[in-house]
Amino acid sequence: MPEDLPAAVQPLRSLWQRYGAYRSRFVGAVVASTVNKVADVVPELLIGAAVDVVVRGDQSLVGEVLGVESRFAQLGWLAVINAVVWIIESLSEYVASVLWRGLAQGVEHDMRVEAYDHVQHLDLGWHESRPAGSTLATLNDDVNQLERFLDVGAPAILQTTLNVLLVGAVFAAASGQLLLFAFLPIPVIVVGSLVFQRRLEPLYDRVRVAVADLSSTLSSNISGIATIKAFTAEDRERDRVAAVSQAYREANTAAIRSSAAFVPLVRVAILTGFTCTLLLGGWATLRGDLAIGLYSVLVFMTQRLLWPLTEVAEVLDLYQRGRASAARILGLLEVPVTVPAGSTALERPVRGRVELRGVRAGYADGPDVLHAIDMVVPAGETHAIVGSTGSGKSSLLRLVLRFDDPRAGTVHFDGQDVRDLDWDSLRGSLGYVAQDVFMFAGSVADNIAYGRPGATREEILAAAEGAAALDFIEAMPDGLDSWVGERGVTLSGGQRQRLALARALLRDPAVLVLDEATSAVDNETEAAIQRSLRKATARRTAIVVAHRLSTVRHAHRIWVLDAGRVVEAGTHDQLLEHDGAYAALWRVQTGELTEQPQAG
Ligand SMILES: Nc1ncnc2c1ncn2[C@@H]1O[C@H](COP(=O)(O)OP(=O)(O)OP(=O)(O)O)[C@@H](O)[C@H]1O
Repeated sequence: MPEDLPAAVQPLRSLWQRYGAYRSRFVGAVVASTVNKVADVVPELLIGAAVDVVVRGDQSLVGEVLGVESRFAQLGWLAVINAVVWIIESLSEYVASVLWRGLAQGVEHDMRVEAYDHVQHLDLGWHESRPAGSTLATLNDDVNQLERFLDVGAPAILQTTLNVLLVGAVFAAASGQLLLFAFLPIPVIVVGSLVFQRRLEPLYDRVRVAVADLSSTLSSNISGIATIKAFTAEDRERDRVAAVSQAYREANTAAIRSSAAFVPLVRVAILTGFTCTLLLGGWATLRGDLAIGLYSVLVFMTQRLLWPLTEVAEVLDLYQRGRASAARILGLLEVPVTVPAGSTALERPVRGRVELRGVRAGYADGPDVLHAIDMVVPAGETHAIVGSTGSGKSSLLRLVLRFDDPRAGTVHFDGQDVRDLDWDSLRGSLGYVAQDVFMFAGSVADNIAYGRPGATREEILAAAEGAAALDFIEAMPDGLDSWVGERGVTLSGGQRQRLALARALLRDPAVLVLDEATSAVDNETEAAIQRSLRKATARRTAIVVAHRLSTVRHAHRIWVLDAGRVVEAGTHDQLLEHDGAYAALWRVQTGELTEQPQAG
C-alpha cells in the first residue's frame, strides 16, 4: 500500500534529518560494523581452506596462493591469518559498539532535552487538556525505546543485511544452484516479516496507550496519596491500578504472542534451506562437482546465514517500537506553541499599567468564561478583583500573565499588546503568586530565589520579611537552608503562601499579581502581610484576587465579577454606598448580615 509508505518511513527519516550532527558517527558505526561482519565471516572460509589443505595438500588453494608446499606450513599460515582476523574482529566490534551506543545515548539525550524544552513552552491549555502521565510516558518511555532501537535494533538490522550479502557472495561464487536453495527461505522470511509488521503495529499502539494509562494512574495516585488515605480508598485504588496494569499486561501479551508466532515460521524456512545445502551440496561433492573444502564452508555458512534470521522477529519488534516511539516524540515536537512570545521589548523602567479592552475568553472548546471585560489598572495602583467562586477571577489573571490569549479583545501592558511582548518584558515584569502555590524540593532560600537565582542572602531575607515569613523561617532548624520537601510538603499552607509571596517580591516586579495569596494564613499573619504589602505596593501596581474583602478594602479600585462580567467597580466606600453585590458581600463577611446565629 503506497500510501502507508511515508508514515512507515518518515519518523526515522525525520530523525536522520533532525540529528545531522550525528551522521558522521552513524557512518563510522556502519563502517566499523561492516568491517566486523566481514572479519566475522572469514574464519568460516578459513575452515574450508584448512579442510582443503588437509585433503588436497600441495594443490590446495592456500598452497597455490601462498606458494607454500608443506601442509604444516600452510596450516601455520592459516593460523596466523586467523589470529590477525580475530584481532581485527575484536577491535572493530569494540569500536562499533562504542559508536552505536554513543550514537544512541547522544540522540536519546538531545531528544529528551529538546522534547522537554518544547513541552515547557507549550501553553498551559495544552498541558491541562491531557494527562501528565501521557506526556511523561513520551518523555521517558518513548525516548528510552528509541535509544534501545538505536543501540540494539539498528546494528542488528545492519548485521543481518551484511550477513545475507556476504554469505550470498560466497554462495554465488560456489554454486548458483546452492545459492538459490540456501536463499530460498529469505523471501519467505521477508514477506512474513512485512505481514507481521502490519499486524504488530496496532498491537503496539495498544501497548502504548496502556502504558500511558498506567503511568498516569500511578503518578496521580502518588500525588493524591493523602486523599486516598483519608477516604480509606487504598483497596479500591489497588484494584484500579491492578485493572490498568492488567490491561497493560494483556496488550503486551497480545503483542508478544504475535511476534513470537513468527519464530517457528522462520525455523521451518531455515530447516528447508539448511537441508537443501546439506543434501544437494553433499551430492554435488560426491559427484566431484564441488570441492570438499567449499562444501564444508557452505554448510557452515548456511548456518551463519539463516540462524540470525530467527532474531528478525525480535529486531522487527525493536524496529516497530522504535519507529512508533520516534513518531510520538516527533509528534510532540510538532505540537505548535499557540501562545508564542512576541519580539517587542518594553521600554525601561517598566511602569506597570495593565489594560483589558473588550476581552472575551474561555477554555478549549468550552463556553466563554469572561465577557466584554474592560478594565484599566493604572501604573502604581492596587486593584482588587472580587466575586463569587467560579466568576472568572483567576481566568482574568491568566490573561494578564498571558497563560492564555483572549478569544476577542486585547490585553495591554504599558500600552503594548501583550501578544507583541517578549517573555522577559511581560512575565519578567510580573510577580505572580498562584492560588495553589508550588514549591520545589530544595532549600527555603532556593525557593524564594527561584525567580532571581543570583539574589544575595540579604535580598532573600528582605523579601522574606516583606512577606511576613521571616519569623517562621528563623524558627526552622536550618533557617534559610532548611529543606523544603517535594511540592513543599514539609510546610503548612500558610507558610507555603508566604514563601511564594517572598519569591514574587524578590523579583521586584513592576506588577504584583496575587491570586488569593493570603487565603491560608490566620488573621494576625494576614494583617502583618497586609502591612508589608502596603509598603511593597506603594511604588508598584498590584492586581489582587481576594475572597476576604477586608484584605482589599484599601485598594484604589475594586472590580466585582459575576459570571464572567464586571458588575460593579469602585472604591470600597463607593461600592458600599452603591449598595449592590459588593455591599451585600461585605455585610455577610463583617457579620452585619447573619441570617442565623452561629451554633455552639
Ligand atoms: N483550566 C481550565 N479549563 C477549563 N475551564 C476552566 C479552567 N479554569 C477555570 N475554568 C472555568 O472557568 C470558570 C472561571 O473559573 P476561575 O478559576 O477563573 O474562577 P474564580 O473566580 O477564580 O474562582 P475561585 O474563586 O473559585 O478561584 C469556571 O467555570 C471554571 O470551571
